[in-house]
This record gives sequence, structure tokens and C-alpha cells, in this order.
Amino acid sequence: MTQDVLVTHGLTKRYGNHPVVDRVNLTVERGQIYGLVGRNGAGKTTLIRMVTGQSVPSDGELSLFGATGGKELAAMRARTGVMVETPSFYPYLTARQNLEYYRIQRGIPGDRVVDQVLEEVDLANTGKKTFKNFSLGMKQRMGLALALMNRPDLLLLDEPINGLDPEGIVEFRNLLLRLNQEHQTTILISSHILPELANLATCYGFIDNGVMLEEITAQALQEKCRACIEVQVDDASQAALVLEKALGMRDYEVLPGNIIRLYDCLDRSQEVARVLVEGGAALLSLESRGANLEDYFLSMIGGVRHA
Ligand SMILES: Nc1ncnc2c1ncn2[C@@H]1O[C@H](COP(=O)(O)OP(=O)(O)OP(=O)(O)O)[C@@H](O)[C@H]1O
Repeated sequence: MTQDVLVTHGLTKRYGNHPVVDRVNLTVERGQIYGLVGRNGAGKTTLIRMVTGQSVPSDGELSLFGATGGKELAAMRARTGVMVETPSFYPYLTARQNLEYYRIQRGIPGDRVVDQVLEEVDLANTGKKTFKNFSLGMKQRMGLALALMNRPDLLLLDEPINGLDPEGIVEFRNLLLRLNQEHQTTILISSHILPELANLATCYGFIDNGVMLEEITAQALQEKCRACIEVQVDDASQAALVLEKALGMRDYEVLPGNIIRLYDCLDRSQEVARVLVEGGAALLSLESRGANLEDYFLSMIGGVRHA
């Protein structure tokens, strides 16, 4: 059985002659939490809409649970749960009444399912409170509950934490982690704020102007964004020896261009400079680099975010 839940090859959506999703290759594997990151207008919603069938691709291929077209693909879409925009609920109905309405409308069997999903999104105890009195976090969790009603294997969530306060973000994040770990639900979640997805995504896809810039695992991204002191010298091998001997340094890497990244002496940059100079190295530059995912994203898209 394929481990790939969602694969796109050259997926493109054009409005007129303008591509808003431009030859995107993307792979979401079973069990992943895939963070789709891009500024407003980058093409995230359009991409998700093509997956859900709400928008027809202009070009390219899309495979969902191994199905690439026709009735097969339509059948596989039934295995997805979608939250693209805040769904409309009846303001004067309770959480249970609203979901029961949708359950009947969608023909989802089983009267236990509403209680189960309310439990899963921590809304089981909202009693007689009506939707109009819900906080934004509760409203977003109602949207998630609706997406979960058909017990999906793949959840597609478009900016679900947009506008939530820090506490709401943590709650929503924990909920998704639980769904992923306890029900093995694969999740694709989009956001224009990368740190919102930190501690959640296991893989990232960075999209800008409709183009997929990079797909990278969370682990590889953490490595790239790890805090370090970066020095550039005239001879990296000789300088590394000096640092090993004088400072007992072990956790470092040598990059092309005689650059050394030091990970285990973050608060000793003056000492590093002194030891290198005393050891006869020509120190061309020394810089402390912070662990900041947002900076990484901004450097990749080449500018200041204008969300
Ligand atoms: N029906 C449409 N006709 C013409 N252009 C469209 C249409 N739908 C979207 N676009 C354009 O496509 C681009 C991508 O929009 P999309 O909504 O996919 O971006 P996004 O990354 O989801 O951003 P946001 O978070 O702001 O929704 C935007 O420039 C948008 O104006």
C-alpha cells in the first residue's frame, strides 16, 4: 500500500494567462503533518481547492491515496476532511444541534459521531451555549469538528489558526497533534506565519507566487535554523583544530568557503575570536546566528513579509 497520501506533479492553476499555482510538485506521506507555508496570496487556498475538487487544475497531475482521476479520485475525496474557510453555523443553535444538522444533511450515519467529534475537539461540555456566544477558538474548533464528521484519513486545513490568540493557537495545535497521534490522521495545514506551525509540522512546503520553493522535513529545517556561531577563516581545517584543542569544541560543522558553524559555545564568541587569532588563523568574519524559522522563510522568499 502506498505511503503517499497526496502527490502533485506540475499542478497548475491559471486565471487568464496568470498562473496562481505554478507547476507545483508536492508529496504528503501517511502520518505526516504537512505545513504549507506562504504569504497571503501565495496560492495556498487555490492549491487546497484543487485537492478538494472545488477548483479544476489548468494543468498537471494530482493523486489522492493513489487515485489520479475520474470516479476513483472522487471516491478518495470522500476520505478527506476539509476546513477551507470558517464554515457557517447557525448562531442560535448549540454545538451539538449545529453538528447534528450537518450530519443529517450529509447523510452521515450513526448518532454517536456528533458526540465523538465534540469530545475530540474539546467542545463536549458547551451545553446550551449557542454558537453566537462562542470564542473564535471555539468557532475554529467547531469547523474542525465538522471536518472530522466523516472520520477522514486526510485533513486539509486552510489557515485554521488565523486570528487566534496565543492560547487558542496552543489549544488548536494540541488538538491536531492528538488527532495525528491517536487516530493516525494525516494533516495538511496552511499558514502565512511559519512559527505558528512550529512544534506541529513534521514537514514543510514553502510556496511563494504560486511556486513551491522547497519541501523540507521539520528535522532538517531545525538543523538549518539551529543557533550557532558562524566564523569564516582563511583555512577551516586548521582553525577547527585550533578550536578543538583550545576550547574542547566538538559540535561543529565545516561548510564550503572556509565557514565553520559552532554549536556548543554559543555564549563564548569573544573567546572563539581570541583563540583563533592567537592560533594564527585569519578571522574574516564572526556572527551569532539565532534559531528563527521566520527569518529562514523570509530569507528564502527574499524580502520583508508584506502580509
Ligand atoms: N477566482 C479567482 N480569479 C482570479 N484570481 C484569483 C481567483 N482566486 C484566487 N485568485 C488569485 O490567486 C492568487 C492566490 O490566491 P490564494 O487565495 O490561493 O492565496 P493564499 O496563499 O491562500 O492567500 P490567502 O491566505 O490570502 O488566501 C491571489 O493573487 C488571488 O488574488
